[in-house]
Amino acid sequence: MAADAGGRGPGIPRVLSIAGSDPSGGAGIQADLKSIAAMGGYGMCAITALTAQNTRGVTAVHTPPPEFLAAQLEAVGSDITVDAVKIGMLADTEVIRTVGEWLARTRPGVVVLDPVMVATSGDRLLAPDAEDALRCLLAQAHLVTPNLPELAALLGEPTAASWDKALDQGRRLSERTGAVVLVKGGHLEGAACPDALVDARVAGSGSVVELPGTRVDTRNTHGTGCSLSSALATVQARTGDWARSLAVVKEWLRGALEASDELEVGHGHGPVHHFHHARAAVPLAPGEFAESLWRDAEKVRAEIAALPFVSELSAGTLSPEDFAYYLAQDALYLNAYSRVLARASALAPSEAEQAFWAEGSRVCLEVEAELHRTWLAHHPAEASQRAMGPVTKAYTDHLLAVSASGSYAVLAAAVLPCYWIYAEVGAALSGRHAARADPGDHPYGAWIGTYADEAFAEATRRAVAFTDAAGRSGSGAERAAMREAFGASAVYEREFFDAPRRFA
Ligand SMILES: Nc1ncnc2c1ncn2[C@@H]1O[C@H](COP(=O)(O)OP(=O)(O)O)[C@@H](O)[C@H]1O
Ligand SMILES: Cc1ncc(COP(=O)(O)OP(=O)(O)O)c(N)n1
Repeated sequence: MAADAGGRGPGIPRVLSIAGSDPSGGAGIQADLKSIAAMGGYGMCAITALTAQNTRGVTAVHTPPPEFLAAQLEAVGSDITVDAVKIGMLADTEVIRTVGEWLARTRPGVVVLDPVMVATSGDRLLAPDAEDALRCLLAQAHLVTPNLPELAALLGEPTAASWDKALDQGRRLSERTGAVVLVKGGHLEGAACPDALVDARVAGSGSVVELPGTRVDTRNTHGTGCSLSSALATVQARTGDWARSLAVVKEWLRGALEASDELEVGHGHGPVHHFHHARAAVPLAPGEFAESLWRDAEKVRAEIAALPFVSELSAGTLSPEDFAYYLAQDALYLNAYSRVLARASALAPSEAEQAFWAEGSRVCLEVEAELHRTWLAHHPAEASQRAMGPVTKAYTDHLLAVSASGSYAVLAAAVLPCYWIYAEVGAALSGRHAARADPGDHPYGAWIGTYADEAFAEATRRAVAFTDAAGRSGSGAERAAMREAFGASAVYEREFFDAPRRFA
């Protein structure tokens, strides 16, 4: 291939992906088209193979006749100027031969070859007898982007166990092929996730340009190699400088990995969020974010409504021991919750929010004291038993951990279920109680009456509104963290109501 892959300047690069299809949209041509668009290019694709796969793995591969691939390449190439090509899954020898012939004829200015062999799931995407043909094709690329197992397989060696050994393998592959090799750190162990461009044609230390990176803690890495290589082809068509292109793309990919939780796609290794950097086309309406949190917790809320604790409390058949356990744990919980609300007040971005959470914190202590003065005074044994039960401990540890993380928005989401779910349970209980023919006889009637407190209902509405506003103005990554914190607290609410049955 030509020694250097030049850039065409500020126009919109027309980038052709020659790759396989992933119907789940995370890898293959689907990832390539998103990445090319995310980098400001115009994406096209010639499909080498169709896979049936999702975030858990590949279940089938169909490779159309090579003549059909040749027809796709001819259709694109005969009409459209191709500024850059990204090559991904090639399936078998015939496909490789077809692509090789087309490259030799058209000689595109930028060719990035991602030598896809085996998916992360362990499924083969290249026939074992096609590896030699793939080795030969590498010489027709400007940049080759193997992951560590692919790099080793291309050299016929074991996978490098250290970064230095990987760089050495990259240098030897570059020597053999004449292409620049991007050595990728995605498969390394540990917190570091570097990448390095290795060009054996350059003498001395300039032959390795390393970009350090830290590992994003996520399992959503499906299609990172596809996304990286197609994004690099796109940016390179504009800059003509691999090191500059890699710096831009690595930063973007990091953001895509960080925001990947927002997508909630699949149950295995999910895709990255290719458009994390683009602002939402339709901004969230007031209330919309909070409603989505509420909807996400629908199953847990239904489970709470169906708990024996709730129905027995409502019917008055709850054992006094279970009730006393609940009250004692509630008192302990409220004390910790008060501190967490005080932290929300300290982090709050406005005086209104600061005052709101501070007042919530004060009220918690007041309710805790009231519990001891009234209900727990009738259960001195429970009241004197000050140890936190396992659920109370886990719930308050979760809240304290979120409060230590320093994000006001995430903390607001974490404390919200205690308002919102409690208010929902209270409304159901007090509604049922008020409808009874003999509400006066109920052993827990006075307690249930406290649920109907209008001041608490109003505080809940304000807590919902503040959390919603924090979510709407936050980043995508922040909203994902808020969802996680809200969901975890909702589960702890369920466990808290169920704890008397398990631990009293
Ligand atoms: N958890 C992660 N955090 C940050 N970057 C990552 C992570 N996983 C992969 N990458 C980056 O994604 C790109 C693809 O890397 P890699 O996973 O090694 O390739 P492949 O997807 O082909 O197996 C590289 O730039 C690598 O540094
Ligand atoms: C159709 C298709 N092409 C390539 C891959 C491999 O994707 P890659 O980005 O190398 O990484 P994983 O998805 O395997 O993590 C694929 N799965 N499907």
